[in-house]
Amino acid sequence: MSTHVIEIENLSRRFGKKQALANVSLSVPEGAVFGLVGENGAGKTTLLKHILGFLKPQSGTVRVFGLDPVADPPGVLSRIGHLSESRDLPPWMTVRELFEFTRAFYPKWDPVYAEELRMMFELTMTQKVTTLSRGQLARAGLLLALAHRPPLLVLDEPSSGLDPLVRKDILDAIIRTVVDEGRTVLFSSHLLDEVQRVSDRIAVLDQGQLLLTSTLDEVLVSHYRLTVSFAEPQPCFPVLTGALTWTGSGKEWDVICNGQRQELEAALRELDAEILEQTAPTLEEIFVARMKSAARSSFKD
Ligand SMILES: Nc1ncnc2c1ncn2[C@@H]1O[C@H](COP(=O)(O)OP(=O)(O)OP(=O)(O)O)[C@@H](O)[C@H]1O
Repeated sequence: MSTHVIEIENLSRRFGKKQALANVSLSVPEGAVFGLVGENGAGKTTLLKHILGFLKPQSGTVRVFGLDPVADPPGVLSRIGHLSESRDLPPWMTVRELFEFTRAFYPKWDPVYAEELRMMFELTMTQKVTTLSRGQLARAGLLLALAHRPPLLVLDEPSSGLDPLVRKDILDAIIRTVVDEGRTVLFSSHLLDEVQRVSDRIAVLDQGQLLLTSTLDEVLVSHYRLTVSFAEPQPCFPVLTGALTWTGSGKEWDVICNGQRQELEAALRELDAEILEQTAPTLEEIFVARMKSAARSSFKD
């Protein structure tokens, strides 16, 4: 039986009139690389803040290592390496002081590993935080999150605003840590190609609602793209169960679909349409299709 490091049940959160999270339930199994995706304002940071105990659930429950993060901050935070979205590191410190300062909070700080990471991330001990570039700040923040070898890493947009080379460093560090030591990573990201590259599980948030949570393989296998040709030109694509989004005109259309394969094929045959090709969409294409389909449904409601 797999152990879940994080278990969230029916978590809801409002900020004034804004429903930031609505009845979100998800669990993160031990050893997973879990990618949390969603558009700006979808609720990703709000969800991560509940996991860290920075926000108290207005309704629902959050358990991390079986503990309530609000009731037991030391029990939870000592086992988490956290990279915040704002990378809020004390600007007056040097990198060395930052190491010493952070180390004081974590008895399990590994100085050899910290030095290894410092070399890999090309950080200079004497440099002041205030002079670090955005990329260097992200590397320093990640180093601090990793160096006490926490069983759980929570990273908010670890590669946001970084150049591709730095991004690769960060992702490599994530993968290496997880693969080497079987630890768990939960990270939020806008970069779907990266999420597809490193995650084995994903959750998609849309305006505070959980649109889907599953293994990456299940998501990829359950979605497919059909290129179809109708006998006669179509003024618009017909409404078909399982068809999420479509592009095209006249006789030829490209459709991103979810499940319902046999029904969809039968419906297309009924409409005198031939399936020319079936291909696999990327996670980004699936994400866009799910978002558009969700927006269409909520518009209808
Ligand atoms: N402290 C707060 N006070 C008021 N509204 C808030 C607060 N924190 C978040 N919100 C609102 O809640 C919603 C979700 O915000 P959140 O930061 O969780 O989204 P996000 O998915 O992390 O977005 P981004 O990708 O832009 O970082 C947004 O509409 C945001 O404006």
